[in-house]
Amino acid sequence: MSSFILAGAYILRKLADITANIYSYFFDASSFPPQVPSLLAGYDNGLLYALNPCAFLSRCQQQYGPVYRVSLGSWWLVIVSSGDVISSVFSASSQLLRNDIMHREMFYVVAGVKTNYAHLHEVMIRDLYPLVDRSLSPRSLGQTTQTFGPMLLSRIKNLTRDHSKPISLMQLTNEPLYTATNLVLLGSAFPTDTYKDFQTLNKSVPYRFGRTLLHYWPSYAARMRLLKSLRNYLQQGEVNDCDDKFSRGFMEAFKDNNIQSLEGAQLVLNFLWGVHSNTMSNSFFSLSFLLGDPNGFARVRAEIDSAVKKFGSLEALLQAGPDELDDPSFKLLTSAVMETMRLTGLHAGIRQADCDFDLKLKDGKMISIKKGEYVFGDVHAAHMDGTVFSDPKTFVVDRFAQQPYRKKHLQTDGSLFHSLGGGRHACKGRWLAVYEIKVVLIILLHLFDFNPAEENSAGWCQPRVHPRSIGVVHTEDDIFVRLSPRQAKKGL
Ligand code: HEM
Repeated sequence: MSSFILAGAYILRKLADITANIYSYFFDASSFPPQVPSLLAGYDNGLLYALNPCAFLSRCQQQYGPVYRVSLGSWWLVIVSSGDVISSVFSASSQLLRNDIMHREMFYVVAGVKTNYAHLHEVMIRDLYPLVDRSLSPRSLGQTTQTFGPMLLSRIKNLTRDHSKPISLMQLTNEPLYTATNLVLLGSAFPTDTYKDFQTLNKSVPYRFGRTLLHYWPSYAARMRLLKSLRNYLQQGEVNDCDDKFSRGFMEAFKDNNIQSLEGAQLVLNFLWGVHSNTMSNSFFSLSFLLGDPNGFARVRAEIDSAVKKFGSLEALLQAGPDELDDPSFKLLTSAVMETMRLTGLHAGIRQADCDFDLKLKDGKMISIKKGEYVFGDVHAAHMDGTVFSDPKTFVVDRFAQQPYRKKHLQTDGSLFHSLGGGRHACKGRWLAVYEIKVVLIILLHLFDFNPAEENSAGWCQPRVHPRSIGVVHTEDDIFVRLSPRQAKKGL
């Protein structure tokens, strides 16, 4: 069966290459941006894109350069894949380029919203975004995440009690993170038994976006169970009983806007996906990349061990908030997290033009965008530009550790790094995401040695990238590891 699939994939890839070669004869190199040729009114390109978006974009970028126009059936897209142009898209006014097209798609694909979208969207932008912005800003993040570190430690300890069996790296880097984050953001009434359903739904999202889901039922059933748990959670959590500031804000927004329980659950599910999907993927890849780079792993661990020593114990370090972790003594660890984000960032800046206009670029060139066209930032291609990032395909643990450390600034500031968006719509959860992944790595690297689960394995294989990944790279494979506690006295 698997050889049949592999042969099928090989034939499709070859067909795509042949098609691309034929099309290059029809290519008009004089227009700017150049247009990807099509023989079937864009539906041929649409099919190739649907089969493997990452490969399609990468082939087009190699053939047509950093900015090109492509029709995917009835959709016209301007794809931008140079760092400068992506920055121009991020800073374009929302009167010219609307950023809500992805919101509608996410409401539908993730939470199954089919009616009343406009009202839910308005509540999300008007009431929930400012709350997220306020609570997760560098200034108040410490308040919001006060118990996160100890809670994460306790969840990791629960999961790793039995060292005789191999453990999934995905589960190890994701489940405790999912649970601890939900408890700190949404309070102790949050249903903690929802991880498996969340992952089932999360894995189906790329297929749902492409409307090519073969195994529809498991993720549909997982979504229904999630919505049921979230409805119960919302019904229990009366506004006045809720002592947690962040979840109280949610409850109040729902009450003020007369949001009924199913719609409230859909809003929370949509929010959970925004919080977890990219963060969990980056948490998994951060550790995978480190395991594949023994020297980088040893250097990051040495940095963590020396910080633990400085704080007196791991527990004391975990009591410290994001502000204390935003410190030069975690320079290498932070760089490892940002480098993972550089390598896993795929797309951002997906917008739709509300009118005809010229997008001004830094070099004085203009891209004329027509009303209704989509603009699409190919962040991956920009991050693979060897003139900006040397040896761009390699995980370089200290790539971002070289520049002078500035508190309350991302270590990537000043470089053409786009994984967390930019301009007026920069990621509102970026400080939380960076802090959380750092804490996951602090705990795991300080407590455990990692060995491949396969007895005779020569080393660590990097997980394959899922070809339909969207937003950030998703993995096609899990990695299984055997953990051994570094010191028995750490109580594991
Ligand atoms: C590694 C983890 C994360 C990555 C890579 C990531 C990436 C991004 C990117 C690229 C954007 C900009 C999209 C665009 O302009 O097209 C964005 C926006 C956003 N992110 Fe994140 N994100 C992460 C974690 C989080 C978390 C933990 C939250 C928590 C609530 C969050 C909330 C948001 C929100 C609300 C926006 C929309 C901002 C706006 O439109 O004004 N993100 N994120």
